Amino acid sequence: MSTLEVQDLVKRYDGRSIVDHVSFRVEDGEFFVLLGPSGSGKTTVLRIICGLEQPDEGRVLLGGEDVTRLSPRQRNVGMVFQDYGLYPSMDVYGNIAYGLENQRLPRDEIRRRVLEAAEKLQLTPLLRRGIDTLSGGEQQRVALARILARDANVFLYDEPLANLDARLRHQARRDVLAVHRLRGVPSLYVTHDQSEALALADRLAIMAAGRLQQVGSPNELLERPANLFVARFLGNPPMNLLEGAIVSEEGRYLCQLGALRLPLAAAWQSVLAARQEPRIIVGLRPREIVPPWELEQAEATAPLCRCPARALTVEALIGEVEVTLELPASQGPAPHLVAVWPEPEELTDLPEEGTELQIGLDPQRLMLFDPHSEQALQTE
Ligand SMILES: Nc1ncnc2c1ncn2[C@@H]1O[C@H](COP(=O)(O)OP(=O)(O)OP(=O)(O)O)[C@@H](O)[C@H]1O
Repeated sequence: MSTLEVQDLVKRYDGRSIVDHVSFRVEDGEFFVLLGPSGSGKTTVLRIICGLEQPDEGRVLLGGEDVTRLSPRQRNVGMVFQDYGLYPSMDVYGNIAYGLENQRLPRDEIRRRVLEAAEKLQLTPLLRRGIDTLSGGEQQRVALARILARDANVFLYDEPLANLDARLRHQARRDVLAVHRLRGVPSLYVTHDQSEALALADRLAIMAAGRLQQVGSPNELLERPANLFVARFLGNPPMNLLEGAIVSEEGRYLCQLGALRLPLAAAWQSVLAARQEPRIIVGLRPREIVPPWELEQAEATAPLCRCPARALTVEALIGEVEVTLELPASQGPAPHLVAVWPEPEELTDLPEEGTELQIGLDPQRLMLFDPHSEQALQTE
C-alpha cells in the first residue's frame, strides 16, 4: 500500500526554522493540499519529500519505509512544478518518455506507457510537436502525462496551475484530479490559492511561518477553524472577527458586542466559567447573518437574536450581495460586520447604503476565540 508520511520535519536556514516540526500523513488514494501564504515553507516541505533537500530533523516515509536519506531517483516520486520542468529541445513524446528512459525500461514498454498517458490527457495529436509550440494548458498536460506514465509511488505538485488563466485552470484542475484517480496513490499539492485548495482537497493542512496550523477536510476547517490564523485565512470573505466581552447575567453568559448583548448557547457554560478573562474574539460567518427579508422564515427553524444595524456599503456580486454593516456602539468604536446574502426575490428588499435595518444572528453559530492564545474555545 502506498502512503506518504512526514514526521517532525525541521529545516533551518541561517538559524531560522523555515519548517518547524511538521508532521502529517497522506493515505493511499488521498488528495492532500498544503495551503499557506507565500514564504510559509510549503515548497521546502515538498522538496524534502522528493529528496531535493535534506531535513535537519525528522523523517519521510513512503509506504512505511524511511526514505529520508535516499536520492530523488530512488524514491520514485512524480513531481509537477509551477514551470512544469519540461525540456524545450524535446518534443511532447520525448518529454513524457524522459523519466522512463532514466528508469532503463524496454523501448516497447516506454512507447506503450507514453501513448497511454498521452491518450488519457488528449495529447495524442501533439506527440511530435515541440514544447515551445504548445499553449500553457497543453504544456501543463504534458507535465501531468509525464508523471502518469512514470507509475510513481506518490505525486507531488508545486503550484502547477499558477501560470494558467482562469478558464484553463478550471479544466486543469479536472485533469489533475483525473490523473490522481487513475493511479490512486497519495497526492500532495501545494498552493497559496484557497479556492484551488478547497476545490481539490480531500483533506488540507494550513501552514504559516513553518508550522502546521490545522489539518482536516475543507468543511471541518471552514466550519471549525482551530485558531484566528485559519479563521482569517479561509473563506471568501473570511469569518468576521469582532472584539467582545463575556458578561454574566443571572447565571447565564452573554457576549457584549458594542451595545449588543447576545445570549450564548448553554454548551459554552462550563468553558466560560473556567475563564478569568472577560475579553473574547467572536467569530461570525458572513453567510450566517440572516438578512431582513428572511428573518421570519429563519426564526421558524432556530431562535435568532434580532439586531439593529446600518448598511454602510452594498455591493452586488453574482447572485449575491455583500453588505458591510455597522452595529450599535457602546463606548468604543461601532463594530463592523460583512454579510453575504443571496439576492432577494424582491429587489426592493435590497438595503440602500446608509439605511437602518434588522438582521438576525444565531447564537448557536457563534465561534469564540481567546485573544491571547488566538485558539478557538471548544464547547464541551
Ligand atoms: N536555500 C535557502 N536559503 C535560505 N532561505 C531559504 C532557502 N530556501 C527557502 N528559503 C526561505 O524559506 C522560506 C520558505 O520558503 P518556501 O519556498 O518553502 O515557502 P512557500 O510557502 O513555498 O512560498 P511560495 O508560496 O512563495 O513558494 C522563505 O522565507 C524563503 O526565503
